[in-house]
Amino acid sequence: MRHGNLFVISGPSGAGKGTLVARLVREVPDAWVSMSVTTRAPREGEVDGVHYRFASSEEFQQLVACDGLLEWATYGGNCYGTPRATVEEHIARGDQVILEIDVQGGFQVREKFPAAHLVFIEPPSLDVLEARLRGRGTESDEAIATRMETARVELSRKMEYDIRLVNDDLDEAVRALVGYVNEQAEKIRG
Ligand SMILES: Nc1ncnc2c1ncn2[C@@H]1O[C@H](COP(=O)(O)OP(=O)(O)OP(=O)(O)O)[C@@H](O)[C@H]1O
Ligand SMILES: Nc1nc2c(ncn2[C@@H]2O[C@H](COP(=O)(O)O)[C@@H](O)[C@H]2O)c(=O)[nH]1
Repeated sequence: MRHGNLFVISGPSGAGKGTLVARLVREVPDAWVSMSVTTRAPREGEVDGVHYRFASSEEFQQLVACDGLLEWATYGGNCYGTPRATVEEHIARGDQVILEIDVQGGFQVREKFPAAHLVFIEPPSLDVLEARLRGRGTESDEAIATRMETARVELSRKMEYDIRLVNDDLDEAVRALVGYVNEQAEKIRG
């Protein structure tokens, strides 16, 4: 059986994980990005089955109860989780499986898959992070304040990750992330 790699892409909300992962999948043909389940309400423009699988709290709890999630966490008062079955299928198929998840989830994945590669995406500074969150325009002032508090906690764990990438110049950060993923993929192929 072929075996792929599992990559966890974590870091504070607004650091640019989604932006980087969207660029990564254009450059790494066997990259596959897991779709998370969340109880968060969709933002304007977000589509169920495209950006997230949006679920009720009851549906989410059923997934937890039947061990359907590889990891899950509560973030900003909502639950987020990674469906287990599709991730396992894509690893077995030999894909480079990408999870874009928070830091709590990242460490749960490491417990279950010690071979997972943990990548921490860092903003150039807290001021830049806040400006990006404000610029994105998806969160209320109160939610931004909560996300900034969480960011401080998440940043305090960055040294526990396998690699840290500062997302300042976007093209440079994409190059570093694509380079890391390709390097790990080569190791398993070789
Ligand atoms: N290198 C960069 N330079 C300037 N702006 C950036 C850069 N990377 C991302 N951004 C912008 O910052 C904002 C946050 O990026 P993004 O949504 O990708 O963050 P995220 O880490 O995925 O957040 P979340 O965890 O909330 O999903 C977006 O408006 C994005 O366009
Ligand atoms: N532990 C998990 N965290 C996840 C998952 N999917 C997304 N996330 C993280 O949640 C926060 C907030 O996301 P947002 O879409 O509301 O901005 C962010 O850090 C995401 O990376 C998941 O399946 N598990």
